[in-house]
Amino acid sequence: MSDVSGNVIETEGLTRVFTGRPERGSRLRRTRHVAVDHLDLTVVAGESVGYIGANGAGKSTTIKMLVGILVPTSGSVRTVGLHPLKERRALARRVGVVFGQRSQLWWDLPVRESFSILAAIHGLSAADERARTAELVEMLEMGAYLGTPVRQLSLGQRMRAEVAAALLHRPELLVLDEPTIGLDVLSKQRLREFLVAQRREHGTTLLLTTHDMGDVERLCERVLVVDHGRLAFDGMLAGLARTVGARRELVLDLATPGPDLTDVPGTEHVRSESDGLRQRLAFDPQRTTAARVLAAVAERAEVVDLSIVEPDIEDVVREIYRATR
Ligand SMILES: Nc1ncnc2c1ncn2[C@@H]1O[C@H](COP(=O)(O)OP(=O)(O)OP(=O)(O)O)[C@@H](O)[C@H]1O
Repeated sequence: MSDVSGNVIETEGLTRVFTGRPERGSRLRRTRHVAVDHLDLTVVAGESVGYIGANGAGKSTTIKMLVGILVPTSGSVRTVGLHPLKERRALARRVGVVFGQRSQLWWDLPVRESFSILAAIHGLSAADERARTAELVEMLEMGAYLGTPVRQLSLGQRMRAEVAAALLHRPELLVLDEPTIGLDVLSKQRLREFLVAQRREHGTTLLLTTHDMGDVERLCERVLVVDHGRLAFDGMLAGLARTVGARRELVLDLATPGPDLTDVPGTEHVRSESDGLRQRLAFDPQRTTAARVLAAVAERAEVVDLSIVEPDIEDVVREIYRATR
């Protein structure tokens, strides 16, 4: 398990500065960029934490320091009670990492063989490897492409294989950097459901960076918002929604053009298109539900189609920045 304090992640004053060399012969000084700035962070066992922020806010840099890929400039970091750089091998046995943009699989080998190599690296017994692989293959529905070389997989298939590879050795902490980037709606949903089940069944601690509010809402109980390398918000998901009023939009296609639906309880009419044939109503999921809104709309007009638009994570982050700067 984690260290004696029960903390899976613990950082104090964690800082990373990038310095750039000026061009040869240039009279410019070295550039200096503080990517992570005195970050104090604690994550306890079993938590699921979303780490969000604008592009360049310092998310990946933090993650890389947590898993020993990048050396901090100053401050301290302990991951599952270990020093990520000095105890990198021990860390690898207890932590799983998925970088959405990078692969830990062997491109020319079938998925099955990548799993076997990783199982050998982690020292799994043959029986354990079989059992664990079978469990992950079933849960992630990978049976149809276990014999396919990784390079031939679709992005959604590959991401499932990446997550399975990271979980083969039953790590207590799973770190995911943009796990659903580029995935279609169904693949995202499958992956999220799997991660929720993984947590429920194995108590795995999750830390993930994402630009997708759906990931945060479905996977994370706690949210950290980082701004220029500093924490701008640390609280529960519900608190985040309260702080920024994360609203959802119900997009309704009506059977006939009609007046703006401005009197539906618990909603605000955002706008109408095509003479009222399509109408957008915003609602606060903490106060009402899409089903209730739909029922109220059905008393006023005939609905032929609908969709729900999630709040945009960039808006949420902007609101947090505005509130805290
Ligand atoms: N190797 C590097 N050398 C120089 N600067 C870097 C390096 N890696 C990151 N940076 C800079 O540090 C800052 C933080 O980058 P980081 O990748 O951690 O951001 P991020 O929050 O993960 O962003 P994104 O959402 O775009 O992935 C950025 O300004 C980036 O340009």
